Amino acid sequence: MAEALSSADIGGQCRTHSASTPEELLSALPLTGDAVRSVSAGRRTARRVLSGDDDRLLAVVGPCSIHDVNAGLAYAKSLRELAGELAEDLAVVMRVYVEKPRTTVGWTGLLADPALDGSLDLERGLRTVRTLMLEIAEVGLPIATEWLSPAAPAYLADLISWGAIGARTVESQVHRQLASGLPMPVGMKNGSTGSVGVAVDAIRSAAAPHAYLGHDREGGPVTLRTSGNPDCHVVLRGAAGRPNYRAADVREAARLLSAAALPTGLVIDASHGNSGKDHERQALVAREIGAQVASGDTDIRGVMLEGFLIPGRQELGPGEPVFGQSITDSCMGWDTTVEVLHDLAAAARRRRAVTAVAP
Ligand SMILES: O=C[C@H](O)[C@H](O)COP(=O)(O)O
Ligand SMILES: C=C(OP(=O)(O)O)C(=O)O
Repeated sequence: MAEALSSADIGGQCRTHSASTPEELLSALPLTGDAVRSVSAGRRTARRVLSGDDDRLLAVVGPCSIHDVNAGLAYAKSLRELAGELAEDLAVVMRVYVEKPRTTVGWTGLLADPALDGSLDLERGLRTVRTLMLEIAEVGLPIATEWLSPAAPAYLADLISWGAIGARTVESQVHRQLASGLPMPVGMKNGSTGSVGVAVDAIRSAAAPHAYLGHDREGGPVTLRTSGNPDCHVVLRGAAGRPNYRAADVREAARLLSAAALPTGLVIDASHGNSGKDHERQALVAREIGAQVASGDTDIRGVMLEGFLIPGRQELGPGEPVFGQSITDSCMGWDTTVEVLHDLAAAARRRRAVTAVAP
C-alpha cells in the first residue's frame, strides 16, 4: 500500500488515505484471456473505423456515469446483444464512465466515491471499478472512459479500448501528456465554451512524445516518457446554447483539422452541449447526425450517446434510487437507445451504398 497524497507537501491542508499500488491491484484482479481479446479487438476496430479503413460508425454509448455496478452490468449485457445484431454497420463501445469532471462541485464518480456519500473510499472504488470493467470486457464489450485523474490509467488502461479527454480538461497540458502515452484512441472534446481549436491543439500535443513526473507500477516517483499517440481525434460536443453537430460545423472542424495537417475524421457527441443535456433532444440530434451520414458524409466516423435503462435522471435522496437511471446527466432510456442505434446502423449502410465506387 502506498500513501496516495502527502499532507506535508501542501502545507497540511489535506488528509491522506492509503490505496493499493497499480501493481497490487493488477495482481489481485488480473486481465483474463477473454478480457484481453475484447480490449485488443475493441482498440483495433476503433482505430480502423476512426481512420476510415472500416466504413462502419463507432457508437460510444452508455450511461453518463456508473453509480450502481448491478445496473451497469445489466446494461452491458443488453448492449452486448444489441451490438452483435448491429455489428455489420456499427462498432459499439460502452461508456463506462467512473470519473466525473464537475463544472463546480458534485459527486465525482464511482472510482473516487463508490459509496456516493462523500466518504471517498478510493481503495474500494479502485476494486469496484476494476472488477466491473473486467466483467464487461469478459462479456465481449469494448469499454470507453474519460481520463480525468492522471493516476487512474495505471490501474485501468489495460481494460479500455477508447478514451476521452473532456471539455473541461482538453486544454490541460497534464491531460494532453497523459493521452500521448495511452495505448488506445483518444477523443479530444471541444472546449466547454465551444472552441474546436483547443481540441485540434490537444491532438497535436498528444501526438508528440512527452516526459513528465509520474509513478511506476509500485507507486514510486519516476519520469514517464511517452512516444506520442497517433490515434487522437476531435469529438464535437457543442457548448451551452451553441450546438456543433450540423453539416456546417463538421465542415468547419474538418477545415481546422486540415489546416493543422491532421486527418478530418471525427466523432460527434449527441449529448452535452449538443442536446442541452435534454435526453429527448439527444435522440433528435442523433437522428440529424444519422441523416448527414446517410447522405454520404465520410468525416463523421463515430457518434457518442448517453443512454441508460430508464430515461432521464434522478436526484439521490433518502429512499431507494431508481434502478438503471442516471444520477448525473439525463440519459435516453433503453427503448429509445435501441431505436437510435438501429437508425444509425441504417445510416451507415446507406452511406456505404452512396459512396460505393461504380465498377
Ligand atoms: O457528463 C456529465 C456532466 O456534464 C459533467 O460531469 C458536468 O456536470 P456538472 O455541470 O453537473 O458539474
Ligand atoms: C463529461 C462529459 O463530457 P464533456 O467533457 O463533453 O462535458 C462526459 O462525456 O461524460
